Amino acid sequence: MVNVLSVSGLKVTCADDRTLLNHIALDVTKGERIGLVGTSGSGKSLTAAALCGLLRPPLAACVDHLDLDGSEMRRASSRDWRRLRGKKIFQIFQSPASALTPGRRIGPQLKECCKQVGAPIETANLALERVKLSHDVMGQFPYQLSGGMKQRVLIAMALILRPTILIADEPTTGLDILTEADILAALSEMLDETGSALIFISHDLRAVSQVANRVLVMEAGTIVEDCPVAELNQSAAPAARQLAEAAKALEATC
Ligand SMILES: Nc1ncnc2c1ncn2[C@@H]1O[C@H](COP(=O)(O)OP(=O)(O)OP(=O)(O)O)[C@@H](O)[C@H]1O
Repeated sequence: MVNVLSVSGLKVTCADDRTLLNHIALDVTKGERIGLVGTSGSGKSLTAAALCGLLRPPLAACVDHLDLDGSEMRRASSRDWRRLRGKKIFQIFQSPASALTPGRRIGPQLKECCKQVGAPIETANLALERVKLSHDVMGQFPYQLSGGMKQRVLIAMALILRPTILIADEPTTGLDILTEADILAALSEMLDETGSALIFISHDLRAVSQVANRVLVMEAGTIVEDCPVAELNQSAAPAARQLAEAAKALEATC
């Protein structure tokens, strides 16, 4: 199996020398779908930001090895990262508003993605159709769209960019259960079409098991478990078992 992401010895520190992430090691194979779970503050979003080269001072990252689809990124500059972001690694954020430029209509933002990967401009319309959005959305500003619609626009961007790895950081948080199901279905279809690997960050094990078969559990800035979703309840790591038990208890009350 070809690794599209291989990272070891990732450490993130803060200006006051606090270690926020430590000993992060992770391999992702082509097209693999992984869930990244853990309690609030365990380091999921920081891990995602580090893997996308998006950490900014006062945070600093160092890493023993970071290979992104054949590019060694250990000493990569911001420029190197800008060149690869979108094409090789693309992130869908919890708050889609922060990923879209507020003062720019959706059309130009989608067309920019087309330009970035040399795709014909019509690809933007096709991508909108694939995520069940009308072409009218092209003329609208992000503030005119609902949260679910903005997430669909980001999935449309991923359809255009066809990244090697997609990181989805709690993409359904704050959405109602029907919209959540729609977004997860659109995400799965996008992955089927593009063959992108997925790192899906969520608190919701039910959603994780819908889109991923392998799960990583984080606790206090490190990965404490890496196993198939179905085996989480037998984990030697208490944090992993607690998550599985909490999810089961929640299911029983529904
Ligand atoms: N810019 C920052 N400066 C200092 N500390 C930070 C910064 N960003 C995050 N942290 C700290 O790093 C730790 C991990 O944060 P992170 O956002 O990765 O958690 P998370 O697991 O994604 O949480 P949640 O599930 O609530 O989104 C937390 O203790 C957080 O306070």
